[in-house]
Amino acid sequence: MTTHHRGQPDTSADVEREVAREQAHVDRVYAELEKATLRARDVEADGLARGRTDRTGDVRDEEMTGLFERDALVHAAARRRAAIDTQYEGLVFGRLDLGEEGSSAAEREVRHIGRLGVRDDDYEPLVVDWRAPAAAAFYRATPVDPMGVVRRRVLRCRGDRVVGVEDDLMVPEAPEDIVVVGDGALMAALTRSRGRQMRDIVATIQRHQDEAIRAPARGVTEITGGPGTGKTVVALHRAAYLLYAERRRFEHGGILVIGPSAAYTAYIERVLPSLGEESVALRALGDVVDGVTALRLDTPEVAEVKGSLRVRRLLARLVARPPLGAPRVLRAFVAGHAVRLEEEALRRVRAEVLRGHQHNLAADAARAALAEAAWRSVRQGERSDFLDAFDSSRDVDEFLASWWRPVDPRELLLALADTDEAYGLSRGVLDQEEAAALAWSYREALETGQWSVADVALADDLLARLGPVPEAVEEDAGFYDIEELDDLTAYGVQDVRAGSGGPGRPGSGAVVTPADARERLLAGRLERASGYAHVLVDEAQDLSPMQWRMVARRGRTASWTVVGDAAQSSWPDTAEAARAREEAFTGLERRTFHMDTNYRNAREIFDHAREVVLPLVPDADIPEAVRETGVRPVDVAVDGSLVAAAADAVETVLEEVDGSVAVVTPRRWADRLGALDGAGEGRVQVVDPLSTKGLEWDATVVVDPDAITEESPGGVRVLYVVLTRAAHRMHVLRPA
Ligand SMILES: Nc1ncnc2c1ncn2[C@@H]1O[C@H](COP(=O)(O)OP(=O)(O)OP(=O)(O)O)[C@@H](O)[C@H]1O
Repeated sequence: MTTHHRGQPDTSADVEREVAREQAHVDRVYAELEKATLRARDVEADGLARGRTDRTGDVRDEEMTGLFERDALVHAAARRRAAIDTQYEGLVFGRLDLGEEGSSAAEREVRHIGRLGVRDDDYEPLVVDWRAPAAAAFYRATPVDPMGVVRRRVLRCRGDRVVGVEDDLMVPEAPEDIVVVGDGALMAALTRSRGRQMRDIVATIQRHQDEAIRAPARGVTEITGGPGTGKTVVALHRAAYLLYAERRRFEHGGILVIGPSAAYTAYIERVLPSLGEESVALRALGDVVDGVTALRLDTPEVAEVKGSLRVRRLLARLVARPPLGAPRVLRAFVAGHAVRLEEEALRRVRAEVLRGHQHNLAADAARAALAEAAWRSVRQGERSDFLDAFDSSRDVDEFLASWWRPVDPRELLLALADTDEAYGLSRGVLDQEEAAALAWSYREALETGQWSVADVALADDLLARLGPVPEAVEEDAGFYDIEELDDLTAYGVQDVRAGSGGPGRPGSGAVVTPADARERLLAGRLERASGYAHVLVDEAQDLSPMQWRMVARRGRTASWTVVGDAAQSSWPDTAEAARAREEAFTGLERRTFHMDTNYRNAREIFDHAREVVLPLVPDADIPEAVRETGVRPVDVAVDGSLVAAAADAVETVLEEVDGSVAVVTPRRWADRLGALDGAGEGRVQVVDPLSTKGLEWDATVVVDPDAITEESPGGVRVLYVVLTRAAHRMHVLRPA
């Protein structure tokens, strides 16, 4: 929204009068909604009865339809209004004065814009939904192309009270009767302090952002741009827009929003409700598959193995093996014959069945194939007699119950905790060091009872290969009996009981017994992917190839919004990730929107971040920061205690900003800085570098940037993310 003020200079009396005028209109809107809520209740009560009267001719059909439409509209509005908490910036936030240049007040049309549409008794709009075509000029008009707008006004509200107005004039001269007040809504919005959660930007969406928001629903819409350019917030408004434009399709089919971490989903979770939309599923990458929730991060080396497509060969081998504890030989007495199938014969039967079936759906096929193999080994008497007897043999039932028992993907992953097993299965796929690290990571899972984020995509891949896990497995999954314990021990995981650890040992604070841990890892039922009508992927540059495949399973028939910035990548953005991504989008039309204005960081802060990243990532997508504070970030080498210096810096910024503060620290300082978490009456958070993705604070204190680069999978790109999180103040502390 280009600010353009050229009216009479405003006085406080002007402002007061204009605020009072807008208040009068806002009061009318709330009164109408109040009526609407009551009427909606009535409609619900006697809706059915009234539906019948139109058949008896009491009311004309079209009148009736009109009434129903209106009631439905009003009902929806009342419901949505209930969803909009008063802490959001008010239901009505904008106004357009439309008319020809030089038109009189009587000739001009006034149109109010809000979070939802409301009409009065005569069906006249009191507020137009921001997503309706009639509201587009609010976001698109500029002095160069005013689209019939004389003045655009943003109303600042607190609950149902109007507390200020900000105007932009779209014509060179204000007509006599038009007052222009305020300093521009955008700057006001950008300057104020940030809370713990992202806010909607519905009152100040910029023209180029609006174009991305209202882009067609079909195909793939990519939103690219550097840090703080509003990619996330734009994508979320786009989700709300799609629900408005094609509610039936998207509410029914569902919209899935995927972000990098649980911290991210917590950060953005209020944006859509503030726009009256509750029906969107927000998932972190560790939470995409129902039945596994992961917060833990693997070491970069392990994450690389688990994220790359080569791991699929290993998964295929896992699926092809007999389930743990399955008998190696079939011995049965069938129709008077002693049947014996050796390991190799059984292996061939298994391979043959798996060629055409998913394991968990193939119990019958396995029985049939086994019967054939058994018959071939005997070939005496009547074939059909033999097959009948085979089918009702207890020996065979018993054998199959174990040899082809339903398998839970999570069990298969845990089998990799055994180093020899991991070596064997990864031969020709991983080197020994990688296989050992992989095995170690599953011992860590068995120790902590927590999956890693990268495991979720592997479990999903296995689920797609194995087929749905039957209910019975779920019931059993909670138990961990002596036999299984022994089994696990035999698998070389004795050290789990001894509690031996490895590097890092995240989450090692909690003491978890092996039985508890395993129970936790297998709790709940793993659910197969259900498809969505639209999938929105944020921080898309970070998805590994295996994660792309997982996400693609949820978007087979979906349209997509994909948001990202390669320079902020923490996944080595290899050609492989790009290929996996392209596969998800095969055959879909594409459009790209590039965002180049940074709305988050004060220019001084962003300049600092740019100087760090450009020498190392020369092709970084560098936006233009629009706001200046006149205060350069502090970047100092600390001679004494880094911890004391961090505490001082926190104290300073708590004075300087009203809102949120983050202390971003590499692992090596995390324990010592933990005490700062919750300081400033809860305004201060201590966070690790990767968890800052997609988030922002009023001020940040960045501790030991070189260590952040060193420990992060994406190196300096992760530091770049960290250095672009502060809106107003930043301190960078380096050990001397
Ligand atoms: N039109 C706007 N009006 C007001 N605030 C805006 C506008 N556009 C963006 N912002 C604000 O700018 C900040 C950055 O937005 P957002 O987090 O969506 O950026 P991003 O491009 O996703 O950033 P990153 O890639 O660094 O995570 C947010 O506080 C957002 O509310």
